[in-house]
Amino acid sequence: MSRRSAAAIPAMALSGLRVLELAGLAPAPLCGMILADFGACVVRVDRAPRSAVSVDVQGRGKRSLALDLKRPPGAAALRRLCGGADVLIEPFRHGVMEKLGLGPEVLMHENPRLIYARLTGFGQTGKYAKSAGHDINYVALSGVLSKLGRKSENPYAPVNLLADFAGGGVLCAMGILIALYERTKSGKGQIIDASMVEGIAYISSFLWKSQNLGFWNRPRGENLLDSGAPFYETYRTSDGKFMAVGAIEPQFYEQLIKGLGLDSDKLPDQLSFSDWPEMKKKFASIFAEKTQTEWCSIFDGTDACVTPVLSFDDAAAHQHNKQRSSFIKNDREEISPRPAPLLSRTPAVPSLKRDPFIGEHTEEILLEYGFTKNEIAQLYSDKVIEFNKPKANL
Ligand SMILES: C[C@H](CCC[C@H](C)C(=O)SCCNC(=O)CCNC(=O)[C@H](O)C(C)(C)COP(=O)(O)OP(=O)(O)OC[C@H]1O[C@@H](n2cnc3c(N)ncnc32)[C@H](O)[C@@H]1OP(=O)(O)O)[C@H]1CC[C@H]2[C@@H]3[C@H](O)C[C@@H]4C[C@H](O)CC[C@]4(C)[C@H]3C[C@H](O)[C@]12C
Repeated sequence: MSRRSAAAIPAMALSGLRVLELAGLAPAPLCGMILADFGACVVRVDRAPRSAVSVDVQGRGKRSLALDLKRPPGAAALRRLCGGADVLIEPFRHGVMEKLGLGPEVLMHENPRLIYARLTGFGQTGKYAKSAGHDINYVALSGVLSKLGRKSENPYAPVNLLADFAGGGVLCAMGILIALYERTKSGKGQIIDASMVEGIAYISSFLWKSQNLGFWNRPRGENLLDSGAPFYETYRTSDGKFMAVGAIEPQFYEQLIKGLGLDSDKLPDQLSFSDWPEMKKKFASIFAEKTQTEWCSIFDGTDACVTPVLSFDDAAAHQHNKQRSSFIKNDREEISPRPAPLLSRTPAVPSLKRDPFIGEHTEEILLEYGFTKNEIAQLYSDKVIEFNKPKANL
C-alpha cells in the first residue's frame, strides 16, 4: 500500500481515523505506528527545513508532510490540518506547542472534537515539566528503576523499552482509544496528558500492590522475579547460548527439577531463600552441560516453563513464531514484529512498504485536507513546506 487514505482499508478497526503525529524521537512514533497498523490514516508532520535522514524507524504505514511550524503560515497550516483531524500527537516538552500558538486551547477551540495527545516524559505540570530527559530518567523517577538489576549491582535500565514504549507509546495509544470511545458519547475531544513517568508507574501497579506479599522486601536482585530465585533466571548452555527458566508454581518447578535430572527429595525447599544462591550454582552447572538445542528437546512440550533465549534472527525463524506468523517481512526484506494483539474480524494489516521519506507526501496530504493547488504552491515558494520529490508537479 503506498498510502493510507480513509477508504483504502475498510476492514481495519481504525480505518477512517485521521491522525497527525508531530515527529518525535521514539515514543510518539510507536504510538502513531500502532494506530497506522490498525488502519488509521497517520500523517507524520516532519520538520522543514528537513534533516537529511529521518530518525523515525517506526514510520510503517505513515505518510510524511514536511512543514515549518516556526513560521506563522506553517503554524496556520497545522491549525487548518487539525481542523480536519481526529487526533493530534505532540511529543515536545511542555510549553513548546503554546509557544508556536498551537496549544490545546487554540486547536480545540477550532475543532472541539480533536483528541489532543501530549506525550512527554514528565507530564504537563510539576517541577520537571520543562526539563529534558530520556527513558532512563523517567524510569528512575517512577521508582521502578530502583527495582531493576542484579544483586549488588547498580540499577539497570532495560534498553528504552519501559518508558518510551510501554509506559509511553503504548499507553498514549490506549489513552487515545479511550478518548475516542468517550467521544462517541459526548461528541467532544479531550487533552491527553501522557507522562511516561506515570505510565511506567501505572504499568508497575503489580509491583506496588504486591509489596506486602513478601515478593519485594529483600534487596534488589534477591527476590522472586528479579533474578534472586534459581527458578526464575537465565542459564548459559554449553554452546554459549542461554535458557530462560520461569518455573514458579510447585508443579512446574517439579518438572524443571525432573528435566535437570535432579531429585526434589534431596533438595532444599523451593522457597528457602537462604538456599537460593547455592541452588543457582547447581542449576548453572547442569545447564552448562548441554547445548541449547539439547535442552529444548528435553523441555519442549513439558510444563517446566523453560524456553530458549533467542536472538532476533532465531526468534523470527522459531517454529512456534512461524506457526503464528508473528514476524513479517517488508518489501525491502526487513523483518519486524507483526502488530499485536490479533483481532479476529478486523486484524491489523501492516503496510509492507518502506517507511516514508521526509516530505514524501506533502502535496497529496495538503490536497486531501482541502488546501488548493495555489495555496500549496504559495507555501512552497515561501519555503514553509518541502517535497521529497524533485519533480513535484507544481
Ligand atoms: C535512537 C535515539 C533515540 C533514543 C530515544 C531515547 C532513549 C528516548 O528516551 S526518546 C524520549 C525522549 N523524551 C521525550 O520524547 C519526552 C518529551 N520530549 C522532550 O522532553 C523533548 O522533546 C526532548 C528532551 C526529547 C528533546 O528536546 P529538544 O530541546 O530537542 O526539543 P523540544 O524542547 O521538545 O522542542 C522541539 C523544538 O523543535 C521545534 N519544532 C518541532 N517540530 C517542528 C517543525 N515541524 N518545524 C519547525 N520547528 C519544529 C519546536 O518548535 C521546538 O523549538 P524550540 O526549542 O525553539 O522551542 C536517537 C536520538 C538522537 C538520534 C541521532 C541524532 O538525530 C543524530 C543523527 C541523525 C541521523 O539522521 C541518524 C543518525 C543520528 C546519529 C541519530 C541516531 C538515533 O536515531 C538517535 C541516537
